[in-house]
Amino acid sequence: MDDALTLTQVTKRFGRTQVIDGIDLNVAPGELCVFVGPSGCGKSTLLRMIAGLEDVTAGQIAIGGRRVNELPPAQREIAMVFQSYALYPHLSVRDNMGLALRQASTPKAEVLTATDRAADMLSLTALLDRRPADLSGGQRQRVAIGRAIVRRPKLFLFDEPLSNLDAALRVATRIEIARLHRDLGATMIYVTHDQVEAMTLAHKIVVLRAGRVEQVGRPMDLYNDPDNRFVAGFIGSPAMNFLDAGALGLRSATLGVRPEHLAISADGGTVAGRVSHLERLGGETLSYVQTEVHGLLTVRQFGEHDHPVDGPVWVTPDLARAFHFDAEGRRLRT
Ligand SMILES: Nc1ncnc2c1ncn2[C@@H]1O[C@H](COP(=O)(O)OP(=O)(O)OP(=O)(O)O)[C@@H](O)[C@H]1O
Repeated sequence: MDDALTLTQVTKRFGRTQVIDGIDLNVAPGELCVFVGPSGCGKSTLLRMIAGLEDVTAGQIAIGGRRVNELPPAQREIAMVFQSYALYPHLSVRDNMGLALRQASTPKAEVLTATDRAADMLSLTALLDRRPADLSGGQRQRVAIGRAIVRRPKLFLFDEPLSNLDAALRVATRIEIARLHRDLGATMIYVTHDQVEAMTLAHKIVVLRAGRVEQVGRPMDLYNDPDNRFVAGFIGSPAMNFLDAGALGLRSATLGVRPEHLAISADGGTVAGRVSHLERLGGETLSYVQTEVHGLLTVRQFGEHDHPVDGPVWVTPDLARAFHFDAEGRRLRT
C-alpha cells in the first residue's frame, strides 16, 4: 500500500534547542494514529514537519515509501485540519470545500461531485450556500474537514481540531471523525493533549514527552500495560495513584494503582487518611483521601457512596492489579 507514513530518526532543532529527538515511527495504511503528550512535548512540531511546514533538521520522513523531506507541502498529498478552521469568510461552504480542486484546475463537474459527496458524509448538504460566519463552531470545523476530504489526500493531519468546541460538541465531533475514518479508510495522524480523545479515537497512540517517544501502542495496551510511570500517569482519567512502595514494605520504588483498584473503608486497611473531598458524578463516586506518606489519593467507586468529609478512612490497594516502578520510573514486570 502506498499511504503509509514512516519516520526514521526524525530530529528537529530550533537553533540550539532540541525539540524532537530522533523519533522512529511506522503508521500503517488506513491507520488512525494519535500523538498525545503534555504541552510543549513537540506534537505540533512533529505534525508540521510531516506536513512540510517545518524543515527536518535530521532524519527522514517518507509518505507512501517516498522520501518527502525536500518536498513542499503542496506536493506531499496531505491535507491538514487545524484548530482554527482557516475558512475563507467571503466564500460559501461549497466554494470553501471545492477551492483546492478548483485551484488545481479540476473540471467543474468533478469538483461538484466531490463537494456534494463530502457534504453528504458530514451532514453539510443543507448548509452548502451559507458563509462561514453563519455557521456554528462545530459546523465550521466540519467544513474544514470536508475541505480536506475533497482533496483525497494520502494522509490526513489533524492538529487539535476539537479544542475550540465546547464539551458536548467535542464528543459529537470526535464520534464523527471516528465514523469518517471508518468510511474513508484513510491514514490519519491526529494531535491532541487530551488523553480521552486519544483513547477513544486511536488505533495507535504515540505518547510523547520532551521530544521523545515514551511508548507506542494500542489504547488499551497503554492503559493495561504501561512501560513507565509517565505513561501510566498520563493515560487514564482520573489519573493513576502513585504510592511510596518502600513505605508499604514492597521492594519497588513506586506502586501505581488506578483509582478503581483502591478500596476505601472506615474499618481498617493498609493506608490511613482523611477524606478531603468527594465528587459524586452520578454513575460513580470519587473520593480524595489525604494521606501522610502517599499524598492525595483518588478512589473511584461505582454508584453513589458517602464518606464524611474530614472523616478518618482506610485505603487498600489491590496489589494483584497494581504496577511497580523503579526509582527512574521504569516499569518493573515480574
Ligand atoms: N519556532 C520555534 N522556535 C523555538 N522554539 C520553538 C519554536 N516552535 C516551537 N518551539 C518549542 O518547541 C517545543 C515543542 O513545541 P510544540 O508546539 O511542538 O509542542 P506541543 O506538544 O504541540 O505543545 P502544545 O500542546 O502546547 O501545542 C516547545 O518547547 C516550544 O516552545
